Amino acid sequence: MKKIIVVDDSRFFCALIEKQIIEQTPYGVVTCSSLEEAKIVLSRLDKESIQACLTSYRLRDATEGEAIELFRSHNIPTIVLISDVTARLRSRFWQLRVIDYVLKHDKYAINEIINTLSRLERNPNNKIVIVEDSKTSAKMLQILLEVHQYDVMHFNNPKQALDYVKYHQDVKMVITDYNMPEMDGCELTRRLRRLYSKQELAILGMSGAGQTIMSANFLKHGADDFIIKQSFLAEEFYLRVNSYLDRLNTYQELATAASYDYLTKIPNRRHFFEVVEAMHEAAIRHETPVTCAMIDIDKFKSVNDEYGHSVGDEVLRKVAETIKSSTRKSDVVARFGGEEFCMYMNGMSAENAQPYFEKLRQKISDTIIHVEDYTLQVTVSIGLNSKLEQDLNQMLEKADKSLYEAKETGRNRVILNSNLAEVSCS
Ligand SMILES: Nc1nc2c(ncn2[C@@H]2O[C@H](COP(=O)(O)OP(=O)(O)OP(=O)(O)O)[C@@H](O)[C@H]2O)c(=O)[nH]1
Repeated sequence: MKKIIVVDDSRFFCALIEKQIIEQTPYGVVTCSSLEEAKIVLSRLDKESIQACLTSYRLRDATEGEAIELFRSHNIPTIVLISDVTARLRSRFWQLRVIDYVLKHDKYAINEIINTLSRLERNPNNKIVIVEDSKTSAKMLQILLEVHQYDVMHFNNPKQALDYVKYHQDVKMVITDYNMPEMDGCELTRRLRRLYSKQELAILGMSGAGQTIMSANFLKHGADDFIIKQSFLAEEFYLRVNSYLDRLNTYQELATAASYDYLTKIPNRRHFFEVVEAMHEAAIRHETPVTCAMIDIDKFKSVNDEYGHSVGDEVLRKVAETIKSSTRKSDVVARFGGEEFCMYMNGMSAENAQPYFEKLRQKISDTIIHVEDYTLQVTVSIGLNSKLEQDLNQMLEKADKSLYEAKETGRNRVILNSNLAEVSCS
């Protein structure tokens, strides 16, 4: 587990922040009350295991921010705690390339610290592309962004940048200069906006001082914001970049919540239809074999009644995991509600469906589920339809009828409706 080092001479503050970090982040905490103690801790810890450091500017044995210098000299991401900040201190912090400073007595200080630590955890997955033909300016931006652990790519050619963004879904932001060879920054912005909405990609335009019209030009072409190269403050830059990426992450979390089942983390019914309708149309056009499957856990009510709802939830997660682990990328699996799952198997014929689902049924019934102090096993009934039909809903309804038959004829079995033949009995 990665650690956060907290350095403050108030034991009370250290205990308070340690509790919050442990409760709200995946990190462990090491606390120190002085610079001397911090030096000892640093000499003992593997540097790779340190995620970040949170240090007071003033400590009993280090009144001029020496602890910040110590951590930065080891290249450890550092957040500074301070009672009051002056312009001189601000500029020193950014020269030392700290992540941020937090006003200690602000009532939102702890929230701010937790948000900054969460961002640090997320930022390596947030790729930022810099498009800039000046090496010095690109290098400066890259250093600023890498302090916050962003994954940064630099291009001096806008066409190459455009191609890169097209094929890398993890790019969350493009920061582009205006004057560049082959294509200017506004044109690049326009082309990117044709491909990605503001919920998918943030774009910051950039140009030299004295080009007052440029800000409006970039915004008009679809940029979210604009910065003047030589004169922006590091603090302002971070606030802008972080706020756009926070917004993007929130959109993405909402989109995931709307499409995925919160309990099992597999797609929900709505997402199933969004994806499968287009697949089904293509299957009809090309006469590709398709199998639809409805899977239902047997006597699941008795699991809840006997062991409790939280055990029932764990059983649902485990069954979903087993189903998911047996699928290919081209298969779609979803939780249809309650203890029922649905699968759309593109390219699977009736002959292949029978052994595949028989194996899955067996795998689920063989899985031993350990939850709380219990050990239990469940079985599933599976209804299949492999007759390609124009109407997707009709295909699913027939699979549901097969499921009904599987339940009626004893459960823990697979029924294929094309010939209503039972292929497996427990
Ligand atoms: N723990 C838990 N239970 C759920 C969830 N959704 C639905 N259930 C329960 O699933 C049970 C389904 O019960 P029934 O429809 O009677 O079916 P069954 O007991 O599985 O019996 P058969 O399907 O006939 O084999 C109900 O008790 C629901 O409360 C959930 O998200 N978590």
